[in-house]
Amino acid sequence: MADLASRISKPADAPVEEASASNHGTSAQAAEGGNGGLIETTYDVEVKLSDLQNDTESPLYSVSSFEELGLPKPINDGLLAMNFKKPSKIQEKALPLMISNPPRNMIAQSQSGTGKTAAFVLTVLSRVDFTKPTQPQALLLAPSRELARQIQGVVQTIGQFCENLIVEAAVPGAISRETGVRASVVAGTPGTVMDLIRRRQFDVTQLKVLVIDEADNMLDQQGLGDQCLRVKSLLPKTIQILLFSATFPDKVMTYAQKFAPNANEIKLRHQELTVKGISQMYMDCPDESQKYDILCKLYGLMTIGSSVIFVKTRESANEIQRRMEADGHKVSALHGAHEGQNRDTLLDEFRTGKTKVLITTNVLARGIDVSSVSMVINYDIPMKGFGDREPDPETYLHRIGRTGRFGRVGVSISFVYDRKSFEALSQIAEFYGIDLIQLSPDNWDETERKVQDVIKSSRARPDYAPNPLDTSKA
Ligand SMILES: Nc1ncnc2c1ncn2[C@@H]1O[C@H](COP(=O)(O)OP(=O)(O)OP(=O)(O)O)[C@@H](O)[C@H]1O
Repeated sequence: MADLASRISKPADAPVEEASASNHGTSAQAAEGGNGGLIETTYDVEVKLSDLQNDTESPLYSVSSFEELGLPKPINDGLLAMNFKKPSKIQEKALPLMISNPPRNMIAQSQSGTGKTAAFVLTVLSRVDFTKPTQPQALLLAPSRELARQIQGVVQTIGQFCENLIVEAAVPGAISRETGVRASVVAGTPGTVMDLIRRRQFDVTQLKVLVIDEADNMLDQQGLGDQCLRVKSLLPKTIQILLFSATFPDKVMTYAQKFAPNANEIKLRHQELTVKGISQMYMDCPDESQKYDILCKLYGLMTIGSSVIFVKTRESANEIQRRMEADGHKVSALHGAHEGQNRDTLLDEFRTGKTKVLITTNVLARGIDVSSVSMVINYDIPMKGFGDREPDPETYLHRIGRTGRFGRVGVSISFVYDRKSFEALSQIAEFYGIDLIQLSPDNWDETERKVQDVIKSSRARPDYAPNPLDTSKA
């Protein structure tokens, strides 16, 4: 099996730092020996967000300040209140192009957790006429209820000093049937937005900006592509279209260019896509039946902040929840079978740190921003195609991107147990040019050390560059 996977055949004792080569020495070791005695000291080297933002290699790097970008004062005040000191690379590069006139379309790619949301939210706010607070002027589409609500929250927070700003979420159950949409900014899912337009509860005639977040997923013909196309066909022809994602596979890019004609483009090569702060590991499980015990052992051994466990199906999410609870672990499961309000409560509890372990499916793989997440588990390797024949590198990247947000560090652990899962993970590693660190279920001391080395670091803690959108006390 090893020859199949040069990328994931690292010796078991490879140091953790190798996976996060430019972790800037978050943890360093000094060893001294004498008469066979080995004294080992571990110390933390503090890496601040400002250091990362001055590192030309970092996606958080920028030369300018938000003030220099020429945004209206109330918007700048919102950024100040959020403690956003400097823009990230994508914010610095994309914003001037998006806010200039005449408006031009944009296709923008940047690594997970690098501030794409603020980039498009700032553009939206700069285009809204606040004298017409109930007239819809900007529509932001996202693939899940949770992401649409999160975007609604970001618009509200950044726009807190914009007088008369009204933002609504167009997700099932949120818009009153009597009044319809009465907001200048609407963040929603394509199905609900389509229903509202059809029922004439959403006046789209004055919309100026259409944002599609997670655009590769949203435009994919296998997914939400048809719905987005239908929504777009009902909007003003002159609307400015902004497409954002961390991933844009070639075939979707071609389609995106048709969807957003003459767009400015900011693209990355797939080797540039991984986030350096995420230490990517894999657990070599002897067989499928032992995956569950290994999962419990991981949680039994370590103190982990918040973590997300990704599984393939709703049924396995429920099953793992049931078993973990029976074994004394406090966990929750969130997936598409739950009713909307219940999903909102479950995610809110996770955000505030009331629950620390969230078992979920791909429904939460994209966009969800909870800064206290220090570990992501791929209990099942993400697969795509008929009969799950091929690995799904995009979903892998989005899933692990739930940790390591905006300069923080985190760990991802992918479970492999047979030839198929092993090969799939090797192909994903090959695609991104990453070296995965092997964890062995036969050496728990070492597993614990490798994982804890990362998640005990200051950059994994929730108080590292606190995120004002999080109310987590974790
Ligand atoms: N300029 C900034 N300074 C400090 N923090 C920032 C800045 N811009 C964004 N952030 C914070 O960074 C975190 C990640 O941002 P965001 O959710 O927009 O990432 P993203 O690029 O959309 O990621 P994903 O690809 O996973 O959707 C958020 O908590 C946000 O508040």
